[in-house]
Amino acid sequence: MDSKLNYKRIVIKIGSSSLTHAETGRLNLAKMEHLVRQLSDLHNQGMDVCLVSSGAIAVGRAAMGVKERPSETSVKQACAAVGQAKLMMVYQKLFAEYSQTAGQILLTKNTMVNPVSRANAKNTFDELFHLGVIPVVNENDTVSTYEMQFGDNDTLSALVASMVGADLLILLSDIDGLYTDDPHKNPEARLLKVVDAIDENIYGMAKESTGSNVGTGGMATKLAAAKIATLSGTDMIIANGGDVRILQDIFENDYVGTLFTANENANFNLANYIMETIG
Ligand SMILES: Nc1ncnc2c1ncn2[C@@H]1O[C@H](COP(=O)(O)OP(=O)(O)O)[C@@H](O)[C@H]1O
Ligand SMILES: N[C@@H](CCC(=O)OP(=O)(O)O)C(=O)O
Repeated sequence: MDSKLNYKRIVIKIGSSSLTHAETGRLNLAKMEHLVRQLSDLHNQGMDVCLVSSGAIAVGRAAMGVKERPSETSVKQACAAVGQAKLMMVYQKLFAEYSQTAGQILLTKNTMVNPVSRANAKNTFDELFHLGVIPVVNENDTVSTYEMQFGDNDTLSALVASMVGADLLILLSDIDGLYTDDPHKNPEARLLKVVDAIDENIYGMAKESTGSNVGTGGMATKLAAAKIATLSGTDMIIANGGDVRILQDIFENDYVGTLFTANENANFNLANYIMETIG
């Protein structure tokens, strides 16, 4: 691999808007096929690969003809129950085509908050990596109630990256990276290529607005993720998942996106963070 980057364990998060067709909300199978191929190739290069995939609610909505974005928890949960199974069915099929084994891990806030559950989840990840399996992670939306919900997979993917000691977290989004302002609202907004410190100025750039009918959190949750990742010693990149071949470009260090550099000196304690912020 002709790369300046030397990552051994990576977590990649893909959002609902990148996995589904905007017009119908149904799965973009060609995109998933490309994604799985890229991940399989990274795995074949010797990296531990973990995918955090959103899309359960969006795919369930499309399958059941729920046109409006649901606000009621029970409707979201029902959509997720249908959509998650469909998502995994497609992932299993595609990974099998590339001779890879995928496993499903569904996490809740409770899993992260409870030290015993968290240790169990970590052991499962470690064992899956050891066995050469690619974990496919999502929030367990069908049982996460409003009060105990991450709600966005950006934060979840950063907590997973921290828990498994990943060197790199990649958030594939519907946008190239962090701009100085929401580019859908401000045409003057500029893309930032590298962020070494996530300060008030940076937080002020990220708006919660999302660019799609299926995304959650906008840029604000991506910055929350960047904070967790970088304090955990994990680099984080936001890149556009419009063409997932960008993953290859990232490892060849030739991509457009925003890199948040790991803070190697930080003494981040995942357990404390969880108790203070989400517990
Ligand atoms: N400063 C910013 N830079 C880039 N995007 C921003 C910013 N502030 C808000 N956004 C919005 O965040 C959206 C990406 O978040 P989201 O819709 O949750 O995507 P995803 O489903 O890919 O996770 C962008 O489409 C954009 O409209
Ligand atoms: N867990 C939810 C996704 C939540 C979420 O973060 O969505 P997104 O903003 O599309 O990454 C689902 O699978 O539908």
